[in-house]
Amino acid sequence: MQIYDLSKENSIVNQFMAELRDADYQRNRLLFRNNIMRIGEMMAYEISKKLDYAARDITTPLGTSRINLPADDIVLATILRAGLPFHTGFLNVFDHAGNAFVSAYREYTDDSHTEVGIHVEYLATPDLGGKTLIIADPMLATGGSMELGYKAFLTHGTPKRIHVACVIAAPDGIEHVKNSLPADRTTVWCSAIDPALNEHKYIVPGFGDAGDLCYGGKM
Ligand SMILES: O=P(O)(O)OC[C@H]1O[C@H](OP(=O)(O)OP(=O)(O)O)[C@H](O)[C@@H]1O
Ligand SMILES: O=c1cc[nH]c(=O)[nH]1
Ligand SMILES: [Mg+2]
Repeated sequence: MQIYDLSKENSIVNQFMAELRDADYQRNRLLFRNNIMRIGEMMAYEISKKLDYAARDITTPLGTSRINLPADDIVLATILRAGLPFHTGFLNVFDHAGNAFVSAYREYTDDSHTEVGIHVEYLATPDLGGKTLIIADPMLATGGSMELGYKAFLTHGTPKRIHVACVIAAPDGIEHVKNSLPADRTTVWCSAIDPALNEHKYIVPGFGDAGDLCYGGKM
């Protein structure tokens, strides 16, 4: 399984990441969502370099121009709720893509808040058979949401390639994806790999709860 970490190379993404992580900046939800969206746009651009291309003749008012255009049939999938602004960033770039949504939320299953269960409830997707599936979710912590989201999408066809796109990944999450998605057809993209999860299964240093930072707390 290939893994691309955008932080390996200096780019403007570093500034978006610094603002996302900064507890003061985080008070501005509009900025938080916007930075997630902008990372989605940058990551989509990087993924676009790995697609298949086919030449097409485009008629201009003055002649013909041959251009290599993406040949992949892309479906942009996301996991509600924190995935929404990230998905928007991808859709700003891959505006011809199909779209798929699944809901998954983590809930503690014990009083000490150290074990999480994941609930999948809503699924809306086009046929995924033979498609290039990009699953955008900002946090890859335990990897449980990604696995269950992927398995829900699989009920609607087997994609040709899978790109797992996240903002921050933890080593546990990457390992989980390696073991639960087809490693020969899956690529993981992230803007940082943070060292660990804390006892509540949050990524450390991470930036906190992505869904709450985008949309506020939930009961
Ligand atoms: O790798 P995991 O351990 O499964 O954690 C990652 C999940 O956590 C967040 O969602 P969350 O469950 O907080 O739901 P939300 O988007 O509604 O906040 C995030 O968007 C991922 O879906
Ligand atoms: O650190 C984490 C882990 C899972 N989900 C989040 O939103 N943040
Ligand atoms: Mg959350």
